[in-house]
Amino acid sequence: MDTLPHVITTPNLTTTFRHGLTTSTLRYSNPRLFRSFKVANNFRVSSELKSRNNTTTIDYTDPDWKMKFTENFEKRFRLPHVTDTLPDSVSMPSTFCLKMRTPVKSGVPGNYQLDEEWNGYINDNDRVLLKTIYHSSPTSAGAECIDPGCNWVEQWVHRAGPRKNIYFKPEEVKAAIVTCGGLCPGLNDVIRQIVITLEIYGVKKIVGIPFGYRGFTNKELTEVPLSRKVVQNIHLSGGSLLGVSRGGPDVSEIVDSLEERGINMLFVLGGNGTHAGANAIHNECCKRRLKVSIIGVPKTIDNDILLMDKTFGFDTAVEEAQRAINAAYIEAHSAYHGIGIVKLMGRSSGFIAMQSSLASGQIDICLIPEVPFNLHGPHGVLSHLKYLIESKGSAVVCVAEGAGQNLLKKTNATDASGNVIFGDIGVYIQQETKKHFKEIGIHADVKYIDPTYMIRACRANASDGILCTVLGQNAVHGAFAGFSGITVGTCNTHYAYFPIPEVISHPQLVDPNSRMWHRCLTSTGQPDFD
Ligand SMILES: Nc1ncnc2c1ncn2[C@@H]1O[C@H](COP(=O)(O)OP(=O)(O)O)[C@@H](O)[C@H]1O
Ligand SMILES: O=P(O)(O)OC[C@H]1O[C@](O)(COP(=O)(O)O)[C@@H](O)[C@@H]1O
Ligand SMILES: [Mg+2]
Repeated sequence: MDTLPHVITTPNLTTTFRHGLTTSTLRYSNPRLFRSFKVANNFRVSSELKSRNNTTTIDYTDPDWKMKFTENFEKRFRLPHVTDTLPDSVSMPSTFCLKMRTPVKSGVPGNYQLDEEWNGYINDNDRVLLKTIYHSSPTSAGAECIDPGCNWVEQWVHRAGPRKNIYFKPEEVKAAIVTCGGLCPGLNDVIRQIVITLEIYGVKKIVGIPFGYRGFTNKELTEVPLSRKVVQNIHLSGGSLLGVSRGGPDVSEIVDSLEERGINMLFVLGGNGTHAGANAIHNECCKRRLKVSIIGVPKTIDNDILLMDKTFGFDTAVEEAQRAINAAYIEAHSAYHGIGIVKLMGRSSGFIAMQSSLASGQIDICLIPEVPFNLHGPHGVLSHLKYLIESKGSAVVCVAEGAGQNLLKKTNATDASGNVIFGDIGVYIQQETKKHFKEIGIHADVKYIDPTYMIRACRANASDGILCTVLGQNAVHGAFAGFSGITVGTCNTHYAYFPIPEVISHPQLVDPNSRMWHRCLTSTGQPDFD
């Protein structure tokens, strides 16, 4: 490989990272999704490999291991299709036209004229490259290696978008949309775009299932008829037009309800729990040999879904968090020995805390679930706070909700979906900080801000608005293409379809050995608290 010009050529240059962890345990806070595994610092085995329990099956001394890995990868990332269980399903030319004319009859959707000449569809063999960095060594920052030599192996996933042939006749489609889990900026934008795109294909029966999976079985809740007219302006406000909920009925009850209602396309907007549900619904539909397409759209401000550049709502959350951080900074800066503490979301993953800290440039200490820390002791957070107060007069701490849970008493309580309810690390740090400064006889004015629900409830910003729009459109294209049990996301700025199990086998986490975390540490100037 050619080298870049350099003022000095230094052979054998080695760098030691202060912040690298030797091992870390990754886990879901929801026992229903629980998977735990170790990641070694020196040789980070690709998480996809781990999640499929096949690390032990690859013999790297086999000269054909790369070919075998690739074959296995292709099998894993193959998209489930309605023809898998119903091989007699026939396709027809798409009714989604890339070059449209004004509908012949005004106000009637589905009367778009096809232009046979135009060829702008996605070929089923189109692929997107999953990893774009060639790591020359397992010790390179953030290296995700497949084998101990960190060899380059291409990993391709399926490109999202409209196909030339479709497996559902629009006039026979009854499509439903459901939003589950917690709120997230952009839910309405995705609902809107799904409805608009369905109408362009010519679908007339579109409904919303109210309040998450519960809406399927709760007799008091009725389907919400959806059309372009209904959804036209819903993206202008946050929340979900359809409502959300946690918990709910069994998968078999949901599939019974799909059958009763005649729903053959289901768009499921939610996080890891919702996707686990969507995949189970897909499997049950296959078992019953139903021609139903189940398509997920990942929704989580925590950004904890695997393999994707980011999930919708995340950018907006980071942007909105700036207001809380700035308030904490102003309060701390204006007080005598002021200390501001901001708690941001992030059950298992510290992406919001990390990116918000980086964006603000006002954070002195960023604490995330992936990086253990001590509060007390000579290298603890409190001792660094004392140093900051003495050296610069004020300090601001940003802590992710899932950080430092080992320091708190476990309650074993769970929410309706089975997610572990965490202790409040923000309040704990506030109390311990007050206590500590009192004990050492130094004045400290401690202010605590928890903006959680203000961040979640706002409407999507412009970049999330675009992301939601493209995800919503691609979800519909995926359903018409006949796929089921898949989800859609961005991958190196391109849009791709993934089989659901591949993106939820464990939560996506901040890699403490990644350049991004190191950049955050460079920006805050914080030391190790371990
Ligand atoms: N393993 C699972 N299998 C089936 N359904 C699940 C599973 N985990 C969660 N769900 C359902 O998915 C919905 C949303 O899950 P939750 O964890 O609250 O939010 P999120 O999808 O944002 O992670 C709930 O209705 C819950 O009952
Ligand atoms: O108060 P709620 O609704 O249980 O939500 C709290 C949770 O929602 C989140 O913001 C997002 O979680 P989900 O993706 O599971 O909806 C978490 O960061 C947080 O723990
Ligand atoms: Mg979740």
